[in-house]
Amino acid sequence: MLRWLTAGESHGPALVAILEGLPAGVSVTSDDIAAALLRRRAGYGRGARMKFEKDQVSVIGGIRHGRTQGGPVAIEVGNTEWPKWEKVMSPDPVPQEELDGMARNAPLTRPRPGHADLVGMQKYGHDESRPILERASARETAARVAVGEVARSFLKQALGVELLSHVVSMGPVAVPEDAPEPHPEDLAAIDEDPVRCFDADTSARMIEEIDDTKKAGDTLGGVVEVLAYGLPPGLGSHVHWDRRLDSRLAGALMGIQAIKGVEVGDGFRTAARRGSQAHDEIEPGPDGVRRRTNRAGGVEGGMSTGDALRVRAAMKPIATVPRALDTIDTETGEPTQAHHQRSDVTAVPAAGVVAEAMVALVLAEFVVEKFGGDSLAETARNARSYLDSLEIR
Ligand SMILES: Cc1cc2nc3c(=O)[nH]c(=O)nc-3n(C[C@H](O)[C@H](O)[C@H](O)COP(=O)(O)O)c2cc1C
Ligand SMILES: C=C(O[C@@H]1CC(C(=O)O)=C[C@@H](OP(=O)(O)O)[C@H]1O)C(=O)O
Repeated sequence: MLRWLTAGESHGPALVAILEGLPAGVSVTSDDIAAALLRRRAGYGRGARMKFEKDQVSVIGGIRHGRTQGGPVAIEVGNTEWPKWEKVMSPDPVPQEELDGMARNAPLTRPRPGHADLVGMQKYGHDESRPILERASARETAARVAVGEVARSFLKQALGVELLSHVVSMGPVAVPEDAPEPHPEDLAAIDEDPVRCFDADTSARMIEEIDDTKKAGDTLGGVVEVLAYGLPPGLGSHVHWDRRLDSRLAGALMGIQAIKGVEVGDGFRTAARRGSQAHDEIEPGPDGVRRRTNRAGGVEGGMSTGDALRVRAAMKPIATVPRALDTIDTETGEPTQAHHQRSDVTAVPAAGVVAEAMVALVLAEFVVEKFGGDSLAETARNARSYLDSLEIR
């Protein structure tokens, strides 16, 4: 069983993640994890914080000399901004006179519509939103990307599975339906694009849309797509809802802050088609059985088909709108505007990198479940033996 957990606040000293259940022998280094974190910080439209803050990676358990040892992998991602927040976010009590008058510590009583502020205050009994936004913030996704990189290394080394993501729409600007699908070798080019879009013309229009939105004091959402190549048929199962691969992928993607919709394969577009145009007809191919198309996105009956896995996630626009939205002051009950200091205009490019990490973690979980193994060699051997013994190929 593979499991993982994160802890830490947006302006705390560090985030931490523990990944447990991965076999020994997976090659991964602090530099690999740092490189993955750099990809998450990039993206046209992100706010000021991305420029001055750094992610400081420390592997504090589970990896020795660049290889997993079989024990839990623990990774700390330090916030370089911590010295500025040491008093506001101190785990231990701080004398009131040291906090008085500190702008950073001013109570946040004007909850932002679309963020966790108001309902979090109601549920947890806080009279301001600081204790809520600190954990609701997507800063936490840095910890997910850190362990996602370990999962991704495992998938590549055990089975040759490779993942990528790209932005398919930014607000109203979308990649054309017939645009070519990217492959693993295109990932470097996607990462170099300012909005992580694979289509150069659409990328330019997305940048314009971000500029216009910023000028208008507004924010943007969009849609990202994750693709995974090289999966074997048979990860997941049809036998129970929570063993379905698509069910777990949808949950993992919806678990990313601000994701409001998930699509597997052609998803919502399939619902508008007739059956004859919706499914993937099966035929004999030169290397065995194959599907003529991949509208299903690589999942049938809750199991991977062996075709490319294709999932999309729709992100709502950033909730901290510069031209602030109407709210109430929870102290007075009077109408006012939501608090705003700084914010991303859009974080859709970063959300793609986070979605990749979530998909890698789910796939790794299913690989561990199906093939087991205490060492990478054992997992790979079990997978090979399963593939060699498939009766229908
Ligand atoms: C990578 C990433 C960066 C984000 N940056 C911001 C931001 O700068 N400001 C903001 O208000 N929300 C930001 N968000 C979205 C909030 O975290 C999100 O709106 C909040 O958690 C509420 O969404 P929910 O209703 O889905 O939980 C970001 C989300 C992601 C995934
Ligand atoms: C720090 C990160 O993202 C943050 C996510 C976030 C939010 O509300 O989700 C709000 C912003 O932080 P702040 O309110 O401090 O400006 C983003 O910068 C990060 O991704 O590393």
